[in-house]
Parts: sequence; structure tokens; C-alpha cells
Amino acid sequence: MSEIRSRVSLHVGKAGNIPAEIVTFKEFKEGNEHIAVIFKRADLEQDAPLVRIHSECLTGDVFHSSRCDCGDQLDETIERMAENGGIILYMRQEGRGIGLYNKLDAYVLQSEGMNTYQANKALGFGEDLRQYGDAVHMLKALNVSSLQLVTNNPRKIKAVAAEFNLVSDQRTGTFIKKDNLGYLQTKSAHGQHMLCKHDLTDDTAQDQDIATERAAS
Ligand SMILES: Nc1nc2c(ncn2[C@@H]2O[C@H](COP(=O)(O)OP(=O)(O)OP(=O)(O)O)[C@@H](O)[C@H]2O)c(=O)[nH]1
Ligand SMILES: [Zn+2]
Repeated sequence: MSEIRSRVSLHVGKAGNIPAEIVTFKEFKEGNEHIAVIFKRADLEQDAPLVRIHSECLTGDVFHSSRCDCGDQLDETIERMAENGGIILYMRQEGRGIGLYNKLDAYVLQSEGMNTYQANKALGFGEDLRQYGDAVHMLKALNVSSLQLVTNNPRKIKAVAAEFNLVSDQRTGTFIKKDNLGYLQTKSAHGQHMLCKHDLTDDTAQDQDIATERAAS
């Protein structure tokens, strides 16, 4: 069982102007430095705060890589929580738990034609190594008992619903970029992620790409 170690105030978001607190914890089994980023003191002042369990993605979250949608999901969540309050559990589970270097090896295999799950298996890993026990401990350390979960991943919903009063589950946007359509289609078809199927048709995606390019120029 984790306990809170420290609670630090700061400002976050693209312009660094959104007040938040970072909470650190004691005693994670695997020694990972997971953190909670809390908006509007939602753990202390809301009955059923918005919660997102976000898995680390250095390439997406920091460098906004075109291969995935992680950075966009994170930015969208920060905006949503800046307004409504909420808790982001930022889990150091890079590459769905296989780590950064292995994820980059998996990218090489995907460039050669494998999909995201096949690449994991070809490297000798399961499709998704993530467990959610640490996330559960973090929420319990924050005294959260009811929550609204922001995710498209049914495994996260199941893990949370088993331990907490899950008031609602809410989707993130479907963020299509030039290089991530196949990746998102595979997550939807094979991983049962609840992405907007209409957005994932090749035609709609192409229209969105063009619209994005127009907006950017
Ligand atoms: N192994 C592997 N990991 C990836 C790949 N692309 C993204 N990731 C990692 O996948 C994790 C994010 O998982 P996703 O499947 O995108 O989404 P999710 O967290 O399960 O679901 P949401 O809550 O809806 O975002 C991050 O840790 C990324 O680093 C890939 O091709 N291979
Ligand atoms: Zn990513």
C-alpha cells in the first residue's frame, strides 16, 4: 500500500500557466517513480474527480511524435482538468511496460510491416505488460473512492471498476496524424480501444489530414 511522500505546487500546460500539484508516493514494488498531477485539489475537494491513468510515452508526450496519439491525449486531459479539476496518474510504464529502447525496437519492426502488437510479440514480450495495481494504490493513498475515468482502453476501465465506484468512463479525442492511422486502427480492431470508428476510416482520416494541413498553413 502506497502513502503520499510529498505534494508540490507548480504550473503546467503548454504555456505553463495552469496551477497544479505534483504528488509523489512511497513504496512502489518495482521502484518506478509514478506521480499524480492534481488540478483544483480534486482529490481533496471533489466527490468523484476526473482521473486519467496515463502511460509514459517519451516520444509522444515530450516530442509529439507522429507515430502515436499520447501527447495529444495528455494535452487534452490537462486542458479538461484545468477547467474541471482532476487527477492524472502519470505511470512510468513506457512502451506498454516494455521500456523505451524496446519500444523503439518495436517501431523498427513496425516500419518493416508488423503492427504494434505483432512487433511486441516478435521481440519476445506480451502484447501489453501493464498492470494497474500501482495506480490503484495511488488513488487509495489519495483517498479517492469514487471517480470518473478518462480513457479509451477497456482494460483500464475493468481494473478501476474492480476497486472503486466508477461513476462514468469518458473518451479522449481520436487524434489522427499522418503516420498513426494504422496504429489507431489496430488498437481499435485488436485492442478493443473505444476510438471513434468514423474518424478511423481511411477517407475521413485523409480529410482530417487535409483539414489539419489547411489549418496549419
Ligand atoms: N510497445 C509499444 N508501446 C507503444 C507503442 N506505441 C505507443 N506505445 C506505448 O503505449 C502506451 C500508451 O498506450 P495506448 O495503447 O496508446 O493507450 P492506453 O494508455 O492503453 O489507452 P488510453 O487510456 O485510451 O490512452 C505508452 O506507454 C506508449 O509508450 C508501440 O508501438 N509499441
Ligand atoms: Zn505514444
